[in-house]
Amino acid sequence: MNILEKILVEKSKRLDQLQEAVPFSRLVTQYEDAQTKSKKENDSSKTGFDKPIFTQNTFQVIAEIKRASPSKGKIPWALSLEDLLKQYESGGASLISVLTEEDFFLGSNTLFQTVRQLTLLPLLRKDFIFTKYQVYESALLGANVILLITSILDQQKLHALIILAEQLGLIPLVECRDEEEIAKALAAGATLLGINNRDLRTFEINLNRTAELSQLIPKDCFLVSESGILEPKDAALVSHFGADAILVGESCVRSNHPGEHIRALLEAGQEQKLLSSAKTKRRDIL
Ligand SMILES: O=P(O)(O)OC[C@@H](O)[C@@H](O)c1c[nH]c2ccccc12
Repeated sequence: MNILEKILVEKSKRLDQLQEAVPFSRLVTQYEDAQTKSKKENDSSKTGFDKPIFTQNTFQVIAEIKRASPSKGKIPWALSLEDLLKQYESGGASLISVLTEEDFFLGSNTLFQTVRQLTLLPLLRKDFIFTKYQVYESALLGANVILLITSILDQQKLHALIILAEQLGLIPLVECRDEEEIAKALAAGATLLGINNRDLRTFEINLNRTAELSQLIPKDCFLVSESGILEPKDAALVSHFGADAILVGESCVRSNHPGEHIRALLEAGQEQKLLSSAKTKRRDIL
C-alpha cells in the first residue's frame, strides 16, 4: 500500500465513526439550522471578507498551517499559532490553508475552528475529501474553500462534489498531478485548479510539474502551484509558467519571520508575472 492508500484507509475508519455519532441526515439538518440562524442574524460575511478570493491580476500566496507530514514527521514551528497567523496576515497571505487530517498530518477540526476564531482571512479546509458528508462538515466548520484531490475521486464523484460544494457556498480547489487528471478535473467542471508539485504516493517534489502541466490549463481558470515552494526564486519560476497563486506550508511554519518570507514570495511571484506575460503559456480556451 502506498502512503495515499494508507491515509484513505484511516480516513474511512474515522468517517465511519463520525457517521455513527452524527448521521448524514443530522449533519444536513445542522447545516440548514446554521444557515437559518446566520440569515436571521444577517451574518452574511462570516469572515468579514466580501471581496472575491481569487482574482487573476495579482499573484497570491496561500499560507498553510501544517503540523506534520508523512514524509517529514512533526514539523517544528518557529512561532505559536497566534503569532504565525498574525504574520501570515501581515505578510499578505490572501487565504489560509488548514490541514485537518488527523493521523498523518496531525491536524483536526478543532485546529480549524481555532484558526477560524483567530483570523478574518478566508480559510481553505485541506483534507482527503471523498464524501458529501465531508463537504457539509467543511461548510459547518466555516470553510470558504475546500480541497478536492482528483486522484482519489472518479470523474462523476468529482463533479458531484464540485456541485455540492458550490451549492453550499464553498469554492472547490481541484488538485491534479498529471495530464490525465487535468483533463478529468476540467471535464468535471473545475475552474480553480491546483497542480501538486509533490507526488502524494512517493513525496517526490518537482516544480517542473507546474511548468509542464500549466500549459494544459485554460487562461480563464485560476491556477495554484502547490508544495515545495521554499524561496522567492521558486515563486518566480512557477509564476513564470502561469501560476496565479502558490500554496506554501513547510517553509512558512518553519520560518522565524513568516511574514517577511511570504512578502518576499509574493513580490517575486508578482514581479515575474508582470515580466513574463506568463499566461501566454496557458491554453486560450476550454
Ligand atoms: O509544505 P509544502 O511543501 O509547502 O506543501 C504545502 C501543500 O501544498 C501540501 O501540504 C499539500 C498539497 N496538497 C495536499 C494534499 C493533502 C495533504 C497535503 C497537501
